[in-house]
Amino acid sequence: MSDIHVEVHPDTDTLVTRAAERFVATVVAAQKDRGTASVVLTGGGTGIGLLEKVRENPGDIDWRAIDIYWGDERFLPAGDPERNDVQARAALLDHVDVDPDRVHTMPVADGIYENDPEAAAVAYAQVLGAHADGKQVPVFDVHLLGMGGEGHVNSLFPDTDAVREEHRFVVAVTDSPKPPPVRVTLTLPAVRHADEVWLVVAGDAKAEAVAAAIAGAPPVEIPASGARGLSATRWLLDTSAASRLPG
Ligand SMILES: O=C1O[C@H](COP(=O)(O)O)[C@@H](O)[C@H](O)[C@H]1O
Repeated sequence: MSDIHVEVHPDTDTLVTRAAERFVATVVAAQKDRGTASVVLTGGGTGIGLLEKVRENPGDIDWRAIDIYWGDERFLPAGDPERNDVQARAALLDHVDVDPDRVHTMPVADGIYENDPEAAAVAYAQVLGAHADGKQVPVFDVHLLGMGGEGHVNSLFPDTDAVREEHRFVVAVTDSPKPPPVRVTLTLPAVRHADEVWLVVAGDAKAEAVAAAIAGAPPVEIPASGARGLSATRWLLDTSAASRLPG
């Protein structure tokens, strides 16, 4: 399994600024090497904050040469302000020249999968497979993750079927403890297809789960613990989120 790297920043603004700089550098390097990049976005405070910082300083990213996926989505109607894709568009994607065919949003609740999150999850798994060079999931350059205070990542909450999933790459969640209850999420096996996984986490409320995850808690108890990249797993923290780490 890849090494775990921990980076601690003095405050949340510095954290998302540095994470955004790393994101830009990683995407640019992938585009230089292979002519293309592939990233998975996340919702939540730090996930969207990072995108706002990328908008301010996009560096040399070629926006026409990047595939954009989501790690999870709140299964709500198109345009709902609580959807992660709506927030990502407002923060960044509406302001840069992305190729719309390469922005792979998760299905909406008022479209062809109306009231059927399971079918939506199957459809998104097919989207992943269609861009995976004969495999089932692309090798993402970076999978961004936020983390909830109880250790959830994407919509993988502790002690749920979704976090226990070992075979499927995308599943529906119909009883999320954090509203809204119905969601679609990449599973831990899908997250582990990323070259690098970054957990961008801020605040005291997350400190205990950060320490438990880095110490190797069982993923069923602390889902973040199971989020590992192929080459690297990076915990990008502010001092509050890092406050329970030993030493
Ligand atoms: O519900 C969600 O929560 C997590 C963490 O959000 P945060 O605001 O506590 O950082 C987020 O990463 C996930 O995408 C989202 O759907």
